Amino acid sequence: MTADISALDLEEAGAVLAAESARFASFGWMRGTSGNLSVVLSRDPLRLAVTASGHDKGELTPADVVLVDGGGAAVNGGKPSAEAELHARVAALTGAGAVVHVHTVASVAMGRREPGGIVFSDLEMLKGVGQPAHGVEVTLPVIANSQDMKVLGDRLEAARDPRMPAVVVAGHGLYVWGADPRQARHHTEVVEWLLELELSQR
Ligand SMILES: CSC[C@@H](O)[C@@H](O)C(=O)COP(=O)(O)O
Ligand SMILES: [Zn+2]
Repeated sequence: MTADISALDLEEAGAVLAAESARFASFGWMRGTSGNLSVVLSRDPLRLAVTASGHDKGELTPADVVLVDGGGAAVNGGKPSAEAELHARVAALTGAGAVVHVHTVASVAMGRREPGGIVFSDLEMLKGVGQPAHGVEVTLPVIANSQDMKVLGDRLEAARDPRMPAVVVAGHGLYVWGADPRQARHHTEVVEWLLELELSQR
């Protein structure tokens, strides 16, 4: 997977997202039918490939993907993730080329314990989200959940910290982004590691 994500067609994007989903599902981060993934296919106009709604994310095929516009609406039919609008919002807001949403226990547990945001410092793993290991405090924002993706997007926009490519949605899960699916995966694994560490210490 290269950073030149715009070179992907929808089926190739579906194959990438199915593989990424299977990996996250194997970690127990997409239980039931939870979670969703996206990759940006074009910027102008904004078009994303988003996982189809309601599927077991550990069993996706390359066809289980839907093309959506900048508002998260299906362009050529299909039922995109219920959270497609938020993926499009994150991509537009941050310039990310891929967005990951997982339902991890650690993100929900830590969101409950630190509703004002989770602060990390003095950890080598911070380098995995582009921050120095020492001398800075990096906050992972926590936003209140909503079933309205416009509301959720507004909260994410207001709370996000450019130094942290992720937010916790309270009582729900974790949103993480990166330049491409591979970087978004690395960011997801790093942020989840940070959350599990904090949880293990409290
Ligand atoms: C247990 S699934 C919960 C859903 O409401 C949602 O939060 C989710 O992550 C999956 O929705 P989906 O529409 O399949 O992408
Ligand atoms: Zn969700």
